[in-house]
Formats: sequence, structure tokens, C-alpha cells
Amino acid sequence: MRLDIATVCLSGTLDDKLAAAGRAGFHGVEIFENDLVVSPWSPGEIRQRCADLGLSIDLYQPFRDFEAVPPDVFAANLRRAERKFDVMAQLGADTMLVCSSVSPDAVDDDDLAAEQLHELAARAADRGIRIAYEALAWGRFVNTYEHSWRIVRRAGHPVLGLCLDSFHVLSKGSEIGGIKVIPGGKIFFLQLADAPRLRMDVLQWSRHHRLFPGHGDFDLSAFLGAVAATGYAGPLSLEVFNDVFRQSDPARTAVDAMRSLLVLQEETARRGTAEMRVADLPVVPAPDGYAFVELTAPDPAGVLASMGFVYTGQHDSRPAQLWHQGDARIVVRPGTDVRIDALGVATADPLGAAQRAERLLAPRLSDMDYDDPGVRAPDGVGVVFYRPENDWMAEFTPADPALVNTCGITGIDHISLTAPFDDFDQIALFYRAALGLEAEPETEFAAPFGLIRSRSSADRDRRIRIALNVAALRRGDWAPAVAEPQHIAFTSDDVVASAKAMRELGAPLLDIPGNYYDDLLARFDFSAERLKVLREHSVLYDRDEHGEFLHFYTRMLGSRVFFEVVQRIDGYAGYGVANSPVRMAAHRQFRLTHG
Ligand SMILES: O=C(O)c1ccc(O)c(O)c1
Ligand SMILES: [Mg+2]
Repeated sequence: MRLDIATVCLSGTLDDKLAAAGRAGFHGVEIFENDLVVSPWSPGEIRQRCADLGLSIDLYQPFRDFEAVPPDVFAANLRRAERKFDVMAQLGADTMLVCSSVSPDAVDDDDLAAEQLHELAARAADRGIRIAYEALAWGRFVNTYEHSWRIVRRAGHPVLGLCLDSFHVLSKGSEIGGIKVIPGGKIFFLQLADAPRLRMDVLQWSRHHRLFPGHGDFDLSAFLGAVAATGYAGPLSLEVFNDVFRQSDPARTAVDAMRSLLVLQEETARRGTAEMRVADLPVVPAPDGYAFVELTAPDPAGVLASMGFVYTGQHDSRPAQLWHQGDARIVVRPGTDVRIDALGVATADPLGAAQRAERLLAPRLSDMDYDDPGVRAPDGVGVVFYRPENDWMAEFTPADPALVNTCGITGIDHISLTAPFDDFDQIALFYRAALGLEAEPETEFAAPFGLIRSRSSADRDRRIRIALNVAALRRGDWAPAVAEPQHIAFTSDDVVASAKAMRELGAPLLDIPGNYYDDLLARFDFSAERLKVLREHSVLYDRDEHGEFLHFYTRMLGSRVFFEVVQRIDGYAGYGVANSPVRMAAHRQFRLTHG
């Protein structure tokens, strides 16, 4: 299917927007009138520019406040329309979007609306133009797709059809089953936007908070499935009004937008909509877990050894060391600060997985860095794919077996990354789509330096879990929060024993304040002995409907990375998010007292 984007989605002037859309691989655009009016290019030049970029102009919009008005206003509106048809002729655009009226001049009269739209369509037909009528969710009298369809049907003109916009339909909670009775040929245009569920005025919601598909809470694949079932064969066009995107690098936004459409098509097809031709995204087996996590660090040996890791080998061609404990493997390469460089993901089909991620517009990693196929995620973290049988370990020359002081770590539970506010949604969608993960419910918590949104995703078997937090914005000079913390959470079958063993080896564990334990006692009916053990070892606690969660943290290593050790009891499914503010405050306290 043709994949389009409205120029309103992207920041900049028309040349920035078109270049970004073209480069991201879109087939066509909706030209927003404002973008055209402020452009130094004539409509003919815009047409040429689009052609050079391989873009068609599939819609001109918006034409407002046209229908159901008194005769004098109607005459003026027709004159206005004729001037826009002139522009469209020069643009080579054949479809004009007419929004349902919000005008105080309009009257509540469907017959009059149909009659006037018929007249508009007759004039459009003379110019080879089609009219797509869209019910704005805040339209004065027409604000549901069902109502706009009744009027279009009553008008009965072949070049008058509907524009369906997922935001207007889903924001009102309309029944999407009704879409299936509309003949596909009468749907002239389809606009797609997601949004978070918010309780607010619908116009404000639409103008400020629309999102690309997969970033919000709407069931867009059900919506697209319903539209596809009508036989609609026109473009899938993104129309997202969003305060952040209006200011962001349009090239990056356009890539994010394209990725969201590819994922939406795939999901719609997977949910059984035969009409939806699948984007050629390779389908790959579920990941088998973390092969390893790669860190840059100046002096890894100290901390990893104090946590019971064993130095296992030196890479044959790169300055990288392999450390392991249980099934947790850490590759460390020397560098000035500590950061997570790459996730090694075990999969039965490494090449397919890398091709899928590449098709999702992630750049391929160079062979210089890794012998195996990998990509760079939008947050800069490498994702490298390996067969599960560990053949990648052959690249390391085994080290002399060191003194083994295991501290009970059995594997990697999850990776936690922090994304800048503006990129959070696209980074979350990328990891989910590239690795075949399912989104877990989004949470938010009040942390010392900001309200933090947190969203995790995991594969069905919970072998790969990625938790993503929004970075605190760090407004002004008051910026005490760690910029973009990252951490690796290891599993242990006995967290208290692990904490004890690590303390004995001198691991830099994080002390948790006494108030936290007093509060635990109030919230949970602990025995005095149990509480004493948790307090003594700075082990935190959480509980969900499945079971219990025990975990502890290290101090910050370098400027942004720390480790966690977790124990999930009876299928606890969360991440101890309730304890995150405690951890953040404790990291802050350590910085204050130890510099
Ligand atoms: O917010 C608006 O006015 C507006 C304009 C054009 C559209 O297609 C739309 O969905 C909303
Ligand atoms: Mg719209």
C-alpha cells in the first residue's frame, strides 16, 4: 500500500519536510495549506520538488467551514474553493480534504449540507478533483464518521467521498464495526494517528497529543483492519499534530513515522486482515535471551570481580574481555566512562533478525565492530544477534581460571535504559518491533528529580526484558539527576545470600535509608526477623498479584551505569518500579556524601 505523511507531522519549512519524507521512503504527502502559504516555492515548483524526491501529492488540506451555510456565505465559500482548485491543479493534487464545519454560520441541516457538498463536488469534477469529507471530532453539527457518511451518501456525487481519520473516530469511542458497511470506493482517504488516553477537551487532545501508530493507546490495527475490509486501497497517511514533533529534527521524526507504519501494517495483517498486504518485514523466531551485554568501562575488573564474576577470556581481535557468572555474560571494553554499548541477543536466526531490524530503519553495524550481524538502535545502543549455542565465545581466548568467588548470580533478568523525553516512544517501539517483544503496561512514578514515565516490554517467555524510562528533563542549572542512567539487572535465587557474599568481597552496594524499612513494615505485615534481614542488606521489596520481588543495587559506576540483582518469587512480573525513587534518592545521597 502507499505510505504517506502529512507535512504537518514534521518540523521545518516545506523543503525540510519534503526532504525528510522522501529520505525516509514515503511514497506521498498531504500538503498542509499553511506549509504551502509560507513557502517561497510556487505550487509548480513544489510539484517538481516532490517529483524529484519520488513523492506524489495525494491530498491538499484542510478546507474548512464550507457546508450548511446561508446563500451569501455559500457563494463566498465556492469562490474560495475555486481558488484552491487552481492551486491544486498546479500542484498536481487530485484530492481535497473538507473538514466538517465549526463555523457559527453553519446550521444543523443535513439536507442543506448534502446539497452544498454536491455542488462543490460538481465543480471539483469539472477540474478532475475529488472531495474527501472528514468529520472533525469537534465539528459543530457533524462530528462522527457515521454522520459524515450519511451526508456523503445523501449528496450522492461520484467525486464526493469520505476521509476517515483514526483520531476523530477513536477519540470519540465510536463503534468501528460500522466502517465495514461503507463501500471501500467511497473512502477517498485514510489518516492515521494514535494518541494516549487522556481525559480532556478533544480539540486540545488532537492538536497537541497525537502520536504515531504504536506510540499511544488506540487500537489502530483493529481500526485499520476495519477500513481494509471495505476494500479501501488508497494511501495509509499519517496525520499527527504533536508539540514535540513540531520542534524535532524532521529527518529523525520521518524515520520514526515510517517505522510505525511498517509495524502497524504487520500487526494488522497478523490480526487476520487478509486485505492488508504485509510490509516485507522478515518474520523471525522469538529471541532466546541475552547472549551478553557489552559495556565500556575504565576498570571493569574491580567491580565485576567483587560481584563474583569470573574473567573468562580475551577477545582475539578486539580489546574486549569476557566476564561471566552463571548465565550472565558481560563483555567489557576499555574506555573512559561506563556505558552500555551493545546487547547481544541470542536467536536461532541472527541474519533474519538483523535484516528485520534494518528493514525497521536501524543502521547496520559495521563488520569492524562485530563479526556477527547487528544494528544500532535509535538510542545508539548496538543490538547484535548470535546463535544460542554460544559459538561467539570461541572468539575469546580462554583466560587462566581465576579464583572463583561466585555470588549466586544465575543470569540477566533485564536491561534498563533511559530515553530522552522526545525519543522515548520511538525507542520503545523500535526495541519492541525489532525483537518481537510485547509492551507491558506503562507506569509513572514521582522521582526526586522529575516525574518518570516507564514502559517495559518482554518476549512471551520473559527471556528478554527491556525497561525504558524517560530521562528527567534537567531544566536549567538545577540538574542533579544522573543524565541517562542505564543498568543491568542480574538474577539470583537468593538475593540476601548474594548481597552478603558481595559485601564480603567489597562490592560497592547501595545503602538504603531506614525510613524505607519503617514504611515497608507499615505496608506489609513482615515478621521482625524478615525486616531485619532486608534492612541489614539494603534489600528492597515489592509484591504483585503473582508473588514477591527482592532486589538490591550497586552504587553508580562512572557517571551513569549501575547493577541490580533481583529475585522473582512465584512469577512476580514487574520491575520494582515503586522502589525506583528510593534508589534514585540513595544514589543522590551517595554522590552528596562521597562526591
Ligand atoms: O485540527 C484540525 O483543525 C484538523 C485539520 C485537518 C485534519 O485532517 C484534522 O484531522 C484536524
Ligand atoms: Mg484529519
